[in-house]
Amino acid sequence: MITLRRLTKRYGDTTAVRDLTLDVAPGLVTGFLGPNGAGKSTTMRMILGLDRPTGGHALVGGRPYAALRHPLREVGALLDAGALHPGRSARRHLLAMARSNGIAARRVEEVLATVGLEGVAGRRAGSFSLGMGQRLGIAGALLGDPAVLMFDEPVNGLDPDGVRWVRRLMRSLAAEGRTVFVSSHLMSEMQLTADRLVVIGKGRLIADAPVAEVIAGSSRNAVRVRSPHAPRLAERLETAPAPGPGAKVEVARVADGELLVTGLPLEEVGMAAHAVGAPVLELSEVKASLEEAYMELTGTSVEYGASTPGAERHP
Ligand SMILES: Nc1ncnc2c1ncn2[C@@H]1O[C@H](COP(=O)(O)OP(=O)(O)OP(=O)(O)O)[C@@H](O)[C@H]1O
Repeated sequence: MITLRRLTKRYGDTTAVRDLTLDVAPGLVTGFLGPNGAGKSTTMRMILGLDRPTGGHALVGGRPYAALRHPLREVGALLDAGALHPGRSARRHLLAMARSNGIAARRVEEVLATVGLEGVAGRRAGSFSLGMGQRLGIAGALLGDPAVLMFDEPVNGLDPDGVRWVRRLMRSLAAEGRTVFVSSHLMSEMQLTADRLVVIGKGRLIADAPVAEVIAGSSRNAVRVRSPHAPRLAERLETAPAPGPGAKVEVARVADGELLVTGLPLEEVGMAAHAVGAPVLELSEVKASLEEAYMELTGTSVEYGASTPGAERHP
């Protein structure tokens, strides 16, 4: 379990993390999302005791990182895969980490095998490709067999096979009951890997919910209906009572005979078609992607946004 309470970090005038309160639970993969500069790395660094909070606190298994006797046995992390001695072999790098944390040397061979680096363990880490460096970083995180794991952009630089491997590894670590907290900018990957999401923007908490709930909150969820009597059906739907307070029914005529309805469940669209005697040729749900839901959530929190060329001409 990772516990954050009113966690805050200021660098001069910049508030990198602001009043963050949340729990990252065991047995789940929790994705940590947010635009560039949102404060993800700063949060992870504070959890690991690498940055001192300006306010609030971060606990791992109920204790601050500094109070952990054998930190690597309680929390493993991949923050910056490039942060290792380039002249050392992968094996010697891991052996040095093991020795300083009271971890048996045979564990090094186990994690080398887990990440698929046994064959190159004697090579200088400095000669590793980006993907091999990521695997070595992950091996270091797993070394102490910790209950809590944190990965900052673990699939960065990995080929599709490597990305799948990381996804399966995260899932299996969570299935073993560990706490897995992973940051990423790859929404499609997070949709496949994570159970829950924590989304921050400009240092503030924007969402802390199961992936399905985050996606369900998107206005891009809709019902597609095709009917030769689409105009009649559209009229009926537009005058339908909204399903709840604050909800709004919107009907878009996307093609001849095809409507996209937001704000009403599929069953009610079907019943409306029946009520006006409109034959239904298609009735289906259009699900938002996590990327769409994420873009809506973080739209106003993007710190380093670029304008889209031609956006004014083609709104
Ligand atoms: N050591 C530092 N000194 C001053 N400002 C810092 C420092 N570290 C981070 N910041 C600032 O804090 C904010 C949050 O940065 P952080 O690296 O935590 O964001 P992030 O969400 O990890 O971004 P990215 O997705 O780009 O990695 C940014 O505005 C950044 O410029």
